[in-house]
Amino acid sequence: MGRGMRIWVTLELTFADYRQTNPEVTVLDPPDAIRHLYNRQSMLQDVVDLNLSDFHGKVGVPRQMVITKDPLSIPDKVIKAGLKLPLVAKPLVVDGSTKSHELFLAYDQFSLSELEPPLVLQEFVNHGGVLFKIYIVGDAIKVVRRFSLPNVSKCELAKVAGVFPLPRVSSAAACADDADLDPGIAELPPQPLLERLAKELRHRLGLQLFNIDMIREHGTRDIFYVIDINYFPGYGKMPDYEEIFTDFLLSFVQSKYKKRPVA
Ligand SMILES: Nc1ncnc2c1ncn2[C@@H]1O[C@H](COP(=O)(O)OP(=O)(O)OP(=O)(O)O)[C@@H](O)[C@H]1O
Ligand SMILES: [Mg+2]
Repeated sequence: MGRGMRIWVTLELTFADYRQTNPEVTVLDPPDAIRHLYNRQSMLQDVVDLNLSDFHGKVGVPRQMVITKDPLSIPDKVIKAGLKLPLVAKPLVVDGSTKSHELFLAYDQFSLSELEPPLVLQEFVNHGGVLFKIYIVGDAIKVVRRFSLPNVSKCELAKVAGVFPLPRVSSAAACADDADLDPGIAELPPQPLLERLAKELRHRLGLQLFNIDMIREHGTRDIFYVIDINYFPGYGKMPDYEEIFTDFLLSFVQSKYKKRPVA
């Protein structure tokens, strides 16, 4: 057993012990469910399984493949899988390190051999440079617009070759809510679709506190892609978070109190 594994087991036991000795403590989100989001393939699988294709729009995930080893084999694998360029290369595991957020945009499949697996290769979806961050806190949903990456034109794709590091747009980008944007790009996703997506994902992921990064395919009104799901994101950027969080915690206390047997 490796060192990392030993530490993990110790933490798990400590957590299990803690739960046993402190049954009165409420666990909002279990560690196993949180861990499911640390892998960029498993994090999006629930969106695929959900198959939300005709409910005030369509929600999917960009076509992607996982490369676990052998960088020299990437060009061949990409061609065989029929993935369309450009591709975003993302480290498979998101562990909070800076490296796990170092993304690359590849304009041709051959240059991908320069990258280090394990990776997810995901089709880049043009979305007009705006991303929707959907914050979920139990039943509550808040969506905000953020600036994202600009479209890649066919002409640019034909002219450029190579892999280029992506800037960390989401942490740097300002909120795009007040910007003078094309209404077709800026229009928020329909509320019923967001509610359905949030409810289903809460249920399937077994989590209450997370956010979903979603983009609208450029030139469409209702084709959306989930590109990222983060556990316990920076809620400071969510409007009205103080009230929403207080209500969420209070509702927990109340439901616990109601469930308590009468002495
Ligand atoms: N498939 C895609 N098509 C278009 N743009 C994408 C795609 N995947 C990622 N992006 C862009 O790259 C950014 C970062 O991607 P992602 O959220 O998956 O990685 P991350 O490591 O979680 O980065 P961050 O922590 O900055 O959110 C997105 O906010 C979006 O602007
Ligand atoms: Mg992200």
